[in-house]
Amino acid sequence: MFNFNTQSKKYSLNGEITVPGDKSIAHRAIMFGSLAKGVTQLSNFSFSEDLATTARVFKELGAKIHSEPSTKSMIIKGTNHQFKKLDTPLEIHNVGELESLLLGVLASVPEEYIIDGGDFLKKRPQKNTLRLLSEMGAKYVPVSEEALPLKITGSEDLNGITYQQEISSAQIKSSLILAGLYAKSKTKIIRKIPTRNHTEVLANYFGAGIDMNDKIITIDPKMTHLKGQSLNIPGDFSSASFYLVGAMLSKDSKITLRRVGLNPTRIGLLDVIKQMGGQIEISNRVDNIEPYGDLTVWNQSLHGTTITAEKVPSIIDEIPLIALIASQATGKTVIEEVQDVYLQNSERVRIMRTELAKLGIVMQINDDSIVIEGNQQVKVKDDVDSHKDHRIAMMLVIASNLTKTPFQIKNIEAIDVSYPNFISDLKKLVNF
Ligand SMILES: O=C(O)C1=C[C@@H](OP(=O)(O)O)[C@@H](O)[C@H](O)C1
Ligand SMILES: C=C(OP(=O)(O)O)C(=O)O
Repeated sequence: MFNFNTQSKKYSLNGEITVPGDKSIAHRAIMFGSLAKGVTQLSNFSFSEDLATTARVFKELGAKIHSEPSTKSMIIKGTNHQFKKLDTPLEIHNVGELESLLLGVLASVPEEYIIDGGDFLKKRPQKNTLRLLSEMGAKYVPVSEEALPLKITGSEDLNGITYQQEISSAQIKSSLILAGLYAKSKTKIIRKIPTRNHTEVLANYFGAGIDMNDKIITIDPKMTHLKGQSLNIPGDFSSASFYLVGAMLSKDSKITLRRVGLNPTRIGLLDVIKQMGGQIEISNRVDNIEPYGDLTVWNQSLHGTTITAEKVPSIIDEIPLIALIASQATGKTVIEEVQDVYLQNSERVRIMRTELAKLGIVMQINDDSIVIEGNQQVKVKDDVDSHKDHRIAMMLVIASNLTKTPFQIKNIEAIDVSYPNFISDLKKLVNF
């Protein structure tokens, strides 16, 4: 049980902060570093639970990984795509990103691996990813309904395939790319709506040949020559978003978030805030392999908006925060065509609705949209629960400043999954 605001007073957020390195980029950097030949050096690496799991899994597979949490760095000696045979299952806990991407990596390794994980993943079927990887030539045995635990046997003879995206999911796309890097022929992915492109960008940085034109991603395995690289990981936009929304909603606030990743496929929340009538200043922009810059944000009144399907993948992890901010704006906000979100993140959407309702905030889930009315008064009816979802836990901490009535948050430790220092960083900005 946790109560961030024990003072029964509202606070403002002021000052500046540097958020931890991006989780999504770091997962991929570990994987490419492990697949590559030679040494990879990662800096601004954030040591969260999810990333510790990915690092351990790739160590078990044979990469030599040395972590230095005090300097936020990691050194990886790659395997040159020669992974170890294992007698024990790879335990991936509830790391969804790891599951999909690991399946893609193992699809080209001609050994049998068992992957096991936690309760969330045991309930999240991977049928789309597994169907596509089987089409390429990998074999898998689902123990129950294509969810974990799974047995996968890869092949050195994978066929490239053409996949017309049915679901706008970065995880499914990334899994195919990782398998496609080591297939016999080209793999083509015909896009639906663009999703985060960290896999493509990093693959090419490490020495792959992925062509990304407007509509088609083409992976040419003949061009795959992955070599160790140095990478400074930009700040995690999704982690920064909690402070960004906190400052928007809290009177007399003004904060600057330094070195935040600004990959256009990730920052849909900035467009949503603009659509809602808000402003955010971007300064010190650096257009690196992955762009980054500083964000300055202050308390502003916003109005409701309609978020169309093309925007949804770029706000995927910020939907809990968008629900919160929309409930405090004037007028209605609609997030349209969210079927893909329901498919990949159904549990999270349901938990959001249940927990926000305990604070008196109504969120409507329809067949193909999420609707949040504005001007909702926060009235605490009960203590809330993150249900072990890190993004819900942090959203609920931000929500606690919308009321003077203290409430407890159960399962707050879920924040360790992505951002173990979230509370101590937030305290640096808080002014009572
Ligand atoms: O590829 C990734 O790293 C991720 C993709 C997203 O899921 P989708 O597969 O729904 O795009 C997102 O929700 C998740 O946090 C991380
Ligand atoms: C959904 C997320 O990740 P995963 O898919 O790894 O659970 C997330 O980080 O918000």
